[in-house]
Amino acid sequence: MTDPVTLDGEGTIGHFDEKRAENAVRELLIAVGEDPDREGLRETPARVARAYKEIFAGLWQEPEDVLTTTFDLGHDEMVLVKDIEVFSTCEHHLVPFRGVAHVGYIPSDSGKITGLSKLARLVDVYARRPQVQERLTTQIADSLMKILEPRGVIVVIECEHMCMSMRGIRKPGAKTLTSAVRGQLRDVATRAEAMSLIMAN
Ligand SMILES: Nc1nc2c(ncn2[C@@H]2O[C@H](COP(=O)(O)OP(=O)(O)OP(=O)(O)O)[C@@H](O)[C@H]2O)c(=O)[nH]1
Ligand SMILES: [Zn+2]
Repeated sequence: MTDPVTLDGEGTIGHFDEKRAENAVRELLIAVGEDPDREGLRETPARVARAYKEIFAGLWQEPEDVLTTTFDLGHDEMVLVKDIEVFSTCEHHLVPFRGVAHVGYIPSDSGKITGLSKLARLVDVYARRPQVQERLTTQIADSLMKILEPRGVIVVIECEHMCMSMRGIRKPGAKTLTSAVRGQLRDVATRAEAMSLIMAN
């Protein structure tokens, strides 16, 4: 049986098999040589299942669920929200990557814009899925293009990947930067303006 997932009272969406996740975590604990029945671990499979339900909640959301509020303000200059905290999960190792996203767009001729918080919510929709940073970046850009029909979009993401810090190559502090630019933001001057805003303190 699966439970419906409800996210902060904001729409809905889909199913997460908590029991199956719990069983899998129990198996994993046995596989690594632990005793899942010892005192400290007894509640862990259920706890981890609940944590994954939250961490992967974006699998059950679509961008349209969060880009709900749009206004026609007639504002046709660039809007940029920078330093949006990102917590995501690397789909190769299922460990976190974290950092910041900068999301900007130039509204459509009619000036169709969205609430600023909705840009951060959009980042979360895609970050709360098993991800690679490149896909996270392009999904945010493409969904904004589709829904707001802006003249241009820029998304820049800077993250540290725990799979490179705590294991494997073990290079803590290395940052990965990815960008996606669409429409008018591909123009050299416009892109340079956006980048200078992103880089400014
Ligand atoms: N392009 C890209 N690569 C990623 C991302 N997250 C993790 N990786 C890389 O995915 C690759 C997986 O490589 P594999 O050789 O299959 O796995 P591995 O043996 O665990 O690799 P190492 O991490 O080098 O030990 C690694 O090079 C990771 O650094 C991401 O968001 N984007
Ligand atoms: Zn990884």
